[in-house]
Amino acid sequence: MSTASVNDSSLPPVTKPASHWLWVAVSTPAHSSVSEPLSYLSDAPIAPGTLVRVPLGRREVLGVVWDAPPDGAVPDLPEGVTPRSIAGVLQGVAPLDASWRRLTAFTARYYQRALGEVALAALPPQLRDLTPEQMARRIQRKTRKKKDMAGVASAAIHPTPAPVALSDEQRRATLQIEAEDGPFLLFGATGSGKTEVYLHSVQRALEADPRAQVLVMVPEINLTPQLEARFLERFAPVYGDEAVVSMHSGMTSAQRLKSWLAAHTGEARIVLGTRMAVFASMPQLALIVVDEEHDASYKQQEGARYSARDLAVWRGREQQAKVILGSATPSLESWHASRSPSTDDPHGGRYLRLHMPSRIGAAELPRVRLVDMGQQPRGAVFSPPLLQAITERVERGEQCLVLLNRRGFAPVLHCKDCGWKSDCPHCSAHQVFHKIDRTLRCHHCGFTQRVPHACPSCGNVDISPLGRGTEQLEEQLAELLRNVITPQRRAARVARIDADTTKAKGALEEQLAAVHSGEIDVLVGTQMVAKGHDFRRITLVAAVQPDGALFSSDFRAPERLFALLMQAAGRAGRDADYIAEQGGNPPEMWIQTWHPEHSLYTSLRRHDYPRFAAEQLQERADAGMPPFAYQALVRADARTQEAAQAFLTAVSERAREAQLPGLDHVFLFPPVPMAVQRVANVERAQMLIESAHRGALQHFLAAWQSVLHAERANHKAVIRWLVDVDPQAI
Ligand SMILES: Nc1ncnc2c1ncn2[C@@H]1O[C@H](COP(=O)(O)OP(=O)(O)OP(=O)(O)O)[C@@H](O)[C@H]1O
Ligand SMILES: [Zn+2]
Repeated sequence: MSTASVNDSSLPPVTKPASHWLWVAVSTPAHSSVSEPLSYLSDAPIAPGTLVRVPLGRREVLGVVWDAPPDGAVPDLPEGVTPRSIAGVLQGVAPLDASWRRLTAFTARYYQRALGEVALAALPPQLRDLTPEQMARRIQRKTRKKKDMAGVASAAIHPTPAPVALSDEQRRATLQIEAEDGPFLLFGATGSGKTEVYLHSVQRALEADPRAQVLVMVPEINLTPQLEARFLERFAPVYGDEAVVSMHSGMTSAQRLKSWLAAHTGEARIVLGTRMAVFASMPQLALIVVDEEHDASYKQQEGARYSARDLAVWRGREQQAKVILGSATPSLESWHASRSPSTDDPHGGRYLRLHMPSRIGAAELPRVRLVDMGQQPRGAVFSPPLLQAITERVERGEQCLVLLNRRGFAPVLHCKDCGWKSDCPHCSAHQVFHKIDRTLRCHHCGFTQRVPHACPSCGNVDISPLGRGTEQLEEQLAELLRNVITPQRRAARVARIDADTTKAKGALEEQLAAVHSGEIDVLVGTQMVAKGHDFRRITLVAAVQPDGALFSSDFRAPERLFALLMQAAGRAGRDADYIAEQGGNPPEMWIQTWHPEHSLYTSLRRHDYPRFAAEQLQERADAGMPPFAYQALVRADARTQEAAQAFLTAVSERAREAQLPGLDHVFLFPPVPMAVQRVANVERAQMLIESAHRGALQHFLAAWQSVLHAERANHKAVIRWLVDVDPQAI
């Protein structure tokens, strides 16, 4: 029996023949059909959850010892396969507990991925790369530092902040959270002080049990520093700086490992993070908060395509932790799940809805003004009344936010003579014109070229931009406001925040600081600036071209548009005292539209999310769409569209031939090209699978996995396939 090479001299030499079977989750290469833990031998029994190094092919990799299968202790190895021994144990790291193993196992099962892949991806990358000695040194250093710090009372460093007096609505919400089990949907207007409710509930959870841990999730990395500051201010004086850690992909591997270990050992009482944090090992988890729960960023878009929000609810139930989902514009799924009981629906939803309709202080929600673009001068980007309103605000020293969800200067360049357009040679998409460095860039594959001097097709030198993006908007607005003077007797300043201006580390923080300090008068930006930020001096928000999403083929587009506009409106007029100082001009949200009569805008004008949601849910119920049905997508990528579709057709035929379980309750749509059909020279097709029953869909998908793997061998032109359960974009 061969023992794989162990490069850790601190491990005891193997003297007795290894005699205990272990099931170890390891990350097998993508698309191998191995989805269960692999079996290894060990000379001693090892507890499930223990981190081990094991040989895999010619490599040695990290693995997690898994629970033995119920059906016996001796694996059924294929003929000719010699069992191998584990290489070593990662000393000093306590085993991952059963609830963490159940969470990752559920994720793998539900999202149709291999267990090892999910389990290993849920661990900090450094854990995979460090040798056992390096790991031991890390842990030693940490414990030494902790001892040195032991005598220092953190309260001496941080003064205890004065307690905040909760508003009536906040108090009512916090009392209900204490009294009931949840899960809770905290439906609170923008600026209603949801964060304070989270802070209060966190405090209660930590006080109730000296070991309790809480997990707080936000959708975007750029919202974590803000949140971290508030949590540190509140909790560091009581529990010390080390009690609050962050977890997101913007951190270095070393930082991530440090946070992960702190959560795993229980030293961290509060973990703040993005979607990945849902997998943090937190043995004493008592509360999970998901802020802006409607946000699409909670859905992972590669590997296991999990929804961190849905997993948070699952995890909360499993680990008996309370769960608070918070939003001013909940996802329709969560809204529906929190409906109250009625005569034909005596049980109602499984979440408890908590309502906070008022803003903090005397602050009011902005007035929504719809500008009918059909009545405005032709070709105007900014309608005269909007421009006038922005000018007046700036002249009074107030700030404005202009929203356009498209970056670059223009979405496409074109030639009026021959009709040439700046198409990406590798994708079925236009290359976007970026004036700042005179490039054409594909936002799908990244392909970048210099702007041609003349039309590549007919030689005409007069090629021009078509449509507009944030870069052009910023330029035009600066031009339009060039003679506007602020109360500080300086010219108005226009700045832009989008993915292009914030690539450098720290750039976003710097730009936001300039807005907060009042250096910027008008901020042009994408959805990046529309949510979460607590701007104090913005009194006008304008959406200049929001109509596109009204007619999208994606049934979730109106939901996303409504949320985006309502969140953007939520950035205006958050500080009642400031508005009063300025003379009491009410804050405003301007919408330039060609469809002012559209029902979505009617709801928006009334800040009436429930009306909007009721309409959308009625449409979805009539059409049998989520949340009244459950969906999955199978996508195939191939060299040609025919090959991609042929694979999808074949796998649905195989499913029918095999009469797979669940098939009776599942509808398989025919394959279609994806909305952006070709990216980086790869053709993409997808197929929708729908069922009225989540269980039937799950059964079917589980049985289908082996069919997909097997059929793949017959389709050499297929590059990859993947399954997306509960897809967010269709
Ligand atoms: N009870 C309170 N007393 C005084 N100020 C408060 C109170 N609660 C919250 N605030 C302040 O009100 C402002 C808005 O609160 P917060 O940012 O939590 O709103 P929100 O509900 O999260 O809004 P959004 O959904 O727009 O992010 C913040 O500046 C916060 O400090
Ligand atoms: Zn491209």
